[in-house]
Amino acid sequence: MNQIIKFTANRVWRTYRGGKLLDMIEGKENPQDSSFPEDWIGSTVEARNIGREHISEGLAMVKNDQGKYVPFRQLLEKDPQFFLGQSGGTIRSMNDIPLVKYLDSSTRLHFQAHPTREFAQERLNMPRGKTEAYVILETREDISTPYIYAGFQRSPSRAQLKEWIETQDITSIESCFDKIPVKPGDVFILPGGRPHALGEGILMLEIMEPSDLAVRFEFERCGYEIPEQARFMGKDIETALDVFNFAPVPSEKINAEFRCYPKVIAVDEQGNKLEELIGASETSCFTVKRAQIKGYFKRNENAFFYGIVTEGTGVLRMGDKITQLNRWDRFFCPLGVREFEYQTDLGMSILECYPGNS
Ligand SMILES: O=P(O)(O)OC[C@H]1O[C@@H](O)[C@@H](O)[C@@H](O)[C@@H]1O
Repeated sequence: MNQIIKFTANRVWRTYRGGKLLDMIEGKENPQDSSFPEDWIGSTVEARNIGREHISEGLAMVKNDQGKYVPFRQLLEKDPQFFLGQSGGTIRSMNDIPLVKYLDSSTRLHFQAHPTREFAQERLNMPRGKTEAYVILETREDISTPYIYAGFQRSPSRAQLKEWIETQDITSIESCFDKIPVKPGDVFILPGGRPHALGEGILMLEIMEPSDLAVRFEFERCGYEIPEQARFMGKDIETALDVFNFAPVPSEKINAEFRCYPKVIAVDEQGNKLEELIGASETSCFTVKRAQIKGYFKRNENAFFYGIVTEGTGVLRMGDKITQLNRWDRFFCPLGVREFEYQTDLGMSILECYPGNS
């Protein structure tokens, strides 16, 4: 298999509700919110859902050359040199593949914080933490001011937070945050350690380090109680508190800390544009670009990426091989492809998610 790999939906159970828009994208007859608010795109990561260990969730399945469904990661493992390529003289591993998701919330998510890579390696014996980024795609019409919470604007002391978590004083926890309004097109980076909660009514593309590690410090949302084992990654509360970055991010510093501003990499005379949304100055964990195509756009890339069509339709050409691309389609472009072209009649916008530089 030496071509572009397209993915089908890969819905994953979560502790919060949403997913109606994902049902619509999949063309389901009766779209509705459920406990499957996320679609893990070409995922090589298994979800950690306490109480559902008997179900394998998260890993994306693709058809191999014999027409049999196999985990996508199994396909990659067959020829990592072609699919993933090298970084610093060594072949990239599964740990270098970002986890990319559609996330569609109908309720505010519970408060959580993810470990940094250092914390994951030093304290959890895991290769990756969960620095994550959000590209806002749509917000629901019935939500007047969609928002996220990110970082403490008014940091509690460690002892104070511990007490609020133990007593589940959510009013006090919430009072540490300001609502950060979001709209389609906004991009945010949320480094490991930063407490956060995503608001209701947001469809986003989420890009993160390949792990499913979370400290969930709000135990009940909309009638669902998070089991004890799932709250602090199976550790005690002191370990969970060690995950937090308590440094305050006052409201006037929110943009500098979390918001990412697109940088134009290339524009041509047809009006095609390539931008970097998230790059090395924001994180070393992954890179995100946006290709806005007006006609015929020749591309040359030296790394693998996940492509997500967020607007319009068109095709991706590799020599004489043509892949049709419709809105919301998602695909994987192996490093071995290197040269390809996008083509569209009416315009097309593609988010490209690459590995980072570490
Ligand atoms: O339902 P749980 O597993 O707590 O996760 C809820 C979701 O929270 C968000 O903030 C992101 O971190 C997602 O990647 C994650 O899947």
